[in-house]
Amino acid sequence: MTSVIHAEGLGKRYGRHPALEDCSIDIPAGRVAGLVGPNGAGKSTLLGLTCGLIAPTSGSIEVLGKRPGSQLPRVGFVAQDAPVYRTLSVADHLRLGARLNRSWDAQLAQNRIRKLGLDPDQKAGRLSGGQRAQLALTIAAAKRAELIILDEPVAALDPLARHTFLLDLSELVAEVDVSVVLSSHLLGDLEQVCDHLIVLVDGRVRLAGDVDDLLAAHHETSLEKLVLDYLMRAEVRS
Ligand SMILES: Nc1ncnc2c1ncn2[C@@H]1O[C@H](COP(=O)(O)OP(=O)(O)OP(=O)(O)O)[C@@H](O)[C@H]1O
Repeated sequence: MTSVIHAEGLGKRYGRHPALEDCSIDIPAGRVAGLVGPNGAGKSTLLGLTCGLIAPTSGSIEVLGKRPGSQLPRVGFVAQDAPVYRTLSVADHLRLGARLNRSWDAQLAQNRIRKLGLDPDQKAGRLSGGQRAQLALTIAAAKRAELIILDEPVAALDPLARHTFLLDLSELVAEVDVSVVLSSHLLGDLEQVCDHLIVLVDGRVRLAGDVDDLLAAHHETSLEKLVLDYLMRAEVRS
């Protein structure tokens, strides 16, 4: 089975402060992997290492079998708050995407914009938070990335917009052959879409694996309950 992300003993320190420690994970291709953990757990740090935006201080990480950052055309990254060019229109974003990406799928982009009901002439700065997230996801999808990484894509959205975004993400994954890693501090959100889970607390991986395997191994039916029980037991032991 091929891995989209494989890390061994991965660590990152900012000065003396360890943001990530001894992180070993293996995310198989084809999964929607949820990276969950409280504020400051190290989620953005792990995603930054995955995209090659920052370098590890220990251990190793491979993305799509190669060094992070060497695979940019194959990886779509949507940073926190779904950054877009505020003065450019939705259509401008698609034109820019087409110019910057050799494998750009114009049909996929057009279809998504139509289905989402986005006005191509609308300036991105005037889109709602949910619409901006949808536009950013559309760009990552249309470049036909093999791996899409979303850093807290729904954190700033209201519950309905969160639900709509995650539903759309599920539909996209069913339509296109893509692996996804998304982070959130809300487990309930991830339960809606993820079939693989990584729980980070205080910079360490506490739980990782395919959701069905985790539930079976712990005789649980609810992911949220499994993780909360696990974290509470870990807290008592420490
Ligand atoms: N550039 C930086 N310089 C110094 N410390 C940093 C830097 N970036 C992150 N940290 C620290 O590393 C730890 C992990 O931060 P990180 O942003 O990876 O966590 P997170 O799980 O993404 O948090 P959040 O959910 O709040 O976004 C935190 O203690 C944070 O303060």
